[in-house]
Amino acid sequence: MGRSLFIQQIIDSAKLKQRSIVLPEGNDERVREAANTINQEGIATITLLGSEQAITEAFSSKGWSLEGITVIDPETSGKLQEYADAFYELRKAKGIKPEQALEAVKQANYFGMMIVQAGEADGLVSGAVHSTADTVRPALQIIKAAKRGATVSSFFLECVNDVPYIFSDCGLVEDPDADQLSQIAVQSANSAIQFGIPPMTAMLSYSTYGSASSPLVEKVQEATKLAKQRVADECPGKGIIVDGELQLDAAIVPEVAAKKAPESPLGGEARVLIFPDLNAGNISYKIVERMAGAEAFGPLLQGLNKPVNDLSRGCSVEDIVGVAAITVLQAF
Ligand SMILES: CC(C)(COP(=O)(O)OP(=O)(O)OC[C@H]1O[C@@H](n2cnc3c(N)ncnc32)[C@H](O)[C@@H]1OP(=O)(O)O)[C@@H](O)C(=O)NCCC(=O)NCCS
Ligand SMILES: CC(=O)OP(=O)(O)O
Repeated sequence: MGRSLFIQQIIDSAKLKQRSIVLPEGNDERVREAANTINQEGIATITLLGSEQAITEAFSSKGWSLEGITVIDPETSGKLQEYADAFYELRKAKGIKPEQALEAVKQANYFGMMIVQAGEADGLVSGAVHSTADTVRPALQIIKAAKRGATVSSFFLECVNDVPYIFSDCGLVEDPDADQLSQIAVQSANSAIQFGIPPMTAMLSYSTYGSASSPLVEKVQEATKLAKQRVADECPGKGIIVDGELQLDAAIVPEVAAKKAPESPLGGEARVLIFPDLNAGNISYKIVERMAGAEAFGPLLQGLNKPVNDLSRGCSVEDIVGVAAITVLQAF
């Protein structure tokens, strides 16, 4: 499948921005191929972590050039002790010992986060091999939430027939309460704006405007109220519209919206879809990707100090290239 116009535009913008990205999973074949594509197309400057010998041999066997790519093996890097000391400082209040800090930064994701934290690269993309928890945990510990006490969440950029949507949260916050769900909605609406997607935000449920009632529905109703208040308090004037609770058809099909929710300001044109929990979000993004053939980029983290993004272990080379370009655009 070729690239959609949407992701090609992101890639073209990334090329103009000239940022550096760490790919910690250089021992994976897809990541190496993505690194080569990113390097050859000039999308970002790449630091690839892994065994120098294995990476050099793999590139040479494919006839690819490593010129422009920095390869670092965390285990033998001269930076190891410096990063261990810095990680120890970050986590000592949590009871970590210096020797545990050293063991931690030998792991590719921790080492890569330390590169970004030190300002030696602009962002990081991992998760082709690591689980989401093993990618996100070091990000939370090292890069940290931009606002103390705020919830970091994730979104997917899902491109369906060349129309981009935001799906959230499909990767991180398992069972958000109403307040967390309202934070996810507002973060996602702002992420939509960043990528030129209309911030028409639907708080999804199995109920539309009280057509069903249960604690599950009440949570989404409460989150909708809180999200509207957050928009008014935190980001007025940005054109963010939040509405709910809505079923998916009432959120994205104007004819159904006209029947089920005729007063909805979204009018069936939602482009930011907020799922009530991680079961719903993760299953939905994969259904649209795998059954409708959509491009799905993410999980993209929102609310961190610096851009770190995750991948599905089922990702393709083009998914990694796309997420790297998105990471470049999120960088300062
Ligand atoms: C991301 C995840 C690993 C965090 O789990 P956790 O058990 O809270 O991790 P930790 O306790 O080690 O948290 C690390 C730190 O981040 C903080 N933290 C955890 N989740 C956070 C969030 N959503 N926002 C902000 N901070 C968060 C913790 O409070 C902790 O802070 P501290 O140690 O500095 O006090 C967990 O939410 C998770 O597993 N989510 C589901 C991932 C998944 O399987 N997705 C499906 C496939 S995409
Ligand atoms: C996002 C996601 O579901 O990740 P994975 O497929 O790696 O579990």
